[in-house]
Amino acid sequence: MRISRMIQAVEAHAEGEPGRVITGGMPHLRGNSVFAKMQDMARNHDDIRLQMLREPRGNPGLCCNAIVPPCHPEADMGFIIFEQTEYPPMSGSNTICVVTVLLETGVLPMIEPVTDLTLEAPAGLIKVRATCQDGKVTRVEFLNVPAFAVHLDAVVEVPGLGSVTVDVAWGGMFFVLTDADRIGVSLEANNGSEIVRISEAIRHAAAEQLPVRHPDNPDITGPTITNMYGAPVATGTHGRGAITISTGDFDPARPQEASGILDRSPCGTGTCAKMAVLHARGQLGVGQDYVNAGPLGTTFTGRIVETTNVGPYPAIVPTLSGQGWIHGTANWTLDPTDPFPHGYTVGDMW
Ligand SMILES: O=C(O)[C@H]1NCC[C@@H]1O
Repeated sequence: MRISRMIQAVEAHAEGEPGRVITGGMPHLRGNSVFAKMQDMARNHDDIRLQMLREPRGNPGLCCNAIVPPCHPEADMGFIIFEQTEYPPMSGSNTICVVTVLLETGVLPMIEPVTDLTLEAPAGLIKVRATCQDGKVTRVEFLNVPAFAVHLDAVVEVPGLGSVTVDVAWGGMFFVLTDADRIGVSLEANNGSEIVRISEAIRHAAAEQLPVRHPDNPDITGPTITNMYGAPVATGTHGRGAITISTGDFDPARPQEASGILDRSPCGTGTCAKMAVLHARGQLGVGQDYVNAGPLGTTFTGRIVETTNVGPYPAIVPTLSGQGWIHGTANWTLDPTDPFPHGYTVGDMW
């Protein structure tokens, strides 16, 4: 065996959404914030993201995280999130996977029954409270970055669909939100390929017609991801959503070939974006729980802790909670003669 790179990873999922966590083998990243380190990664080490997420080491449904030294003096650890087409500034399922791995593998000390820690995500500091029992993290609750709506009931023209009413909101990523009932799409998991195809067409139209930029960080633009939501179906839940994560470029000439995949979890940042929209419409108040279900029927619970402002936008400060589970460990290697150092994608599943 010949090895030109070896990466140690712990495989985990949060309420069904896989989030590989790299615990060793990363190069030194330059920058005086985790956001700057993420930019260094994107510019100079993107081959690692591609190796981890594409075949033969990855698959379209996979997210990945790299544990990195934090820069902020209050942070216990930093992490960079990799997804198939972007480096999200923040992610709920990935935060839960990272916390579960850090505490259950002893990278950071676990204190039972409650461990408090602070992570530095690219989007900023994230305060975390993990409930722990018998060496297991049984719940991760974190205080997300402020979430806000940028557009409410905006209309975009989508080829093949016509005029579609959408909201655009930030919950740690910039989402386009659409009401599934309003456009006649079933949110059942077995309708995933239709949800993905329509969501990608809407995302592409919104990115062109409603481009957005974060007021505090002009390098964060969007929208990059979609949240098709619907009325709750399970007792004890307040809503459900199907989040489509892009897995490739969208070609408007071939919308039927749109490639994306449903978030297997209810999506933490998507839940927070939805809560910001509900709050902006006067439909969700401070202190109220919002239990959101995903395609597997698993849930994340959000709650608005307080309100604030981000640039010109009224915003909410939400908490989000859910659980993660470790399901493997791996040493991923690269042979110097491997013809696919960036992995590969094939159109049958990408
Ligand atoms: O929970 C979340 O926020 C996310 N899950 C995968 C896509 C998003 O980053």
